[in-house]
This record gives sequence, structure tokens and C-alpha cells, in this order.
Amino acid sequence: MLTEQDLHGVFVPIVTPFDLEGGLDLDSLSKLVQQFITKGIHGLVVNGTTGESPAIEPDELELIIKSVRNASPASQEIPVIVGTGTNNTASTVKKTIQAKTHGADAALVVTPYYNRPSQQGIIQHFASLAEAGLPIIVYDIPHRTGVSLELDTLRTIMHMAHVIGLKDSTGNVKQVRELTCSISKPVLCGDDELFFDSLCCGATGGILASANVNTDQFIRVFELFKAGKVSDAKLLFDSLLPLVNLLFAEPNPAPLKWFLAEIGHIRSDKLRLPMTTISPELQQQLKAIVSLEKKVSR
Ligand SMILES: O=C(O)C1=N[C@H](C(=O)O)C[C@H](O)C1
Repeated sequence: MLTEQDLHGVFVPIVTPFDLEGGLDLDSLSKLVQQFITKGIHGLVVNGTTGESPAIEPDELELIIKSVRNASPASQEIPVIVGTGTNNTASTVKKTIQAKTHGADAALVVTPYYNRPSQQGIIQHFASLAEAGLPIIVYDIPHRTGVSLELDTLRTIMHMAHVIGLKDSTGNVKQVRELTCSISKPVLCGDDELFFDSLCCGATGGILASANVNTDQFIRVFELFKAGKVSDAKLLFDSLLPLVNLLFAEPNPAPLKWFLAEIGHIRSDKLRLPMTTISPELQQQLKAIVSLEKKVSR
């Protein structure tokens, strides 16, 4: 089981590869995991936003966790965090217990979306998760959930014993700084373009969809930063930004899946409805990056 001390470095929220009929492509998933581990990833996240959690059935989640765990001998050891958040407290507890049974080390729990609970309701939601017996990482992403966590609410939740950290996707680095100054638990950046800025504000790492493609370079940014080579970390991070921006130019994970399929890391860019593939314009822009990278690596 994960502890606060384990929440540092680069965590990759893995895409869930599908075959052309929309079924799970566990073979591509397993190969992705092997690549991430070879590159030295600090941890894996399955069934996050990038893993298309709203479109994954409970029996599929079990297969996904098992296939990530069994991808290589090293994937038995690496932290595996599973997205289990829903907008129903009882089903979130149930899903978190199931994730634990299938081999999760921690759960990533998004704030309850759509039903717009009160701050008190959100506190009770996270308090109820103590029952699941799995360490919890709170996932604050107001532009997706439609609900904002007030700073006091966040502090109350972060003091709960079963909560080991926060994934911050608010886009508000000032809040990251305020939190890291006032709470001792780790904050991970969940907003790719702010990874470097968040590290400067005290974040201990990031859960970054873009790290599905530039894994080693994101890890290098983190290592350079930790070694005090801040301007080298910034230079490298700045060089990653054009691709990061394109990967979020249309709803994640559509651009990312298209890119991964184009470079041959997954067999198809298939998404499950209501997610759809990217526009021809974005395809052209991403293709330009792929050919540029091919030229550089020649
Ligand atoms: O799946 C995730 O975890 C992430 N989701 C965010 C989003 O899609 O908005 C982005 C972040 O890179 C990680």
C-alpha cells in the first residue's frame, strides 16, 4: 500500500487501448507498461480521466489492473493507483474496495461531479472512504467536475488519516503553494503545462497524461529539478510544451491516443463514445511533430 513518501516523481495515467471493435486491447496496454517501467517511471495510474474511466465497466477494470500488474516482474513492485471516484459515495466506497481486492496500491478519487454537493457533503464523501481500507489521493479538477474545493475544505480532507495526498488540476499554482506551505502531505500536479511551475511551488511530482509519450523527458525534468539544476529543468520542460499544448488542444485523451497510434505504441486510436477522434487539422499538427522527432532521432 502506498504512503505519503511514495508520492513523488512522475506518474503516468495510462490510456486504455481499445481494438477496432472497441474491446480492451490488453496486449498494447501491457507493452505500454513495459516501456514506462524501462524508462524508470515512478508510478502508474489506471482508470483515470486519460484511461477513459467513465467508459470502463467494472469487470474490465479488474482485467486492466491485473494486466498492468502482470506486464513484467517489475510491475509487481511499482505503485499502481486506480481511479475509483464517482458522484455516489456508496458506489465509490464499493469500487475502491474492489480496486484494493484486484491489487491497487492506492485510489485516485475525484471530487463528486455533476450533483454539485456542498463542501460538507464533499468532506463526508472523503471521510466515508476510510471504510475501504485503501490509501486515497484526492483529485481536484473543477473544470471537469463543476465543483470547487474551498481551501479550508481541502485542508480538512487532507488531515484525514486515510488520505495520503492530492492531485491538483485546478490550474492554480498559487493554491499549490498555499497548500504545500500549510499541509505536510504531498501535492501532485495534474495539469501538464504547469508541471514545472508546480514543482517550483512545492509539488512533489505529477500525474501527467503527456508522460504517456515523453516519459523519459518528463522524468528527466523531475530529476534535474530535484538535483537543483532548475534552469536545465526549465529548458527541457519548455521544449516539451508545444506537444503538451497540442495533446490538450482537443479533449484528452483523444489527441494522445491518436499520437500513440501514429508512433506505433498502441494499435489503434479507438475511443469509446461519447469521446471521438481528433480533427484532421490537429492530426496535421501532430503529424508535423512526429516527422520532426523522426528527423531528430535519425
Ligand atoms: O487522467 C489523468 O489522471 C489526467 N487527466 C487530466 C485531464 O485529462 O484533464 C490531465 C492530467 O494530465 C492527468
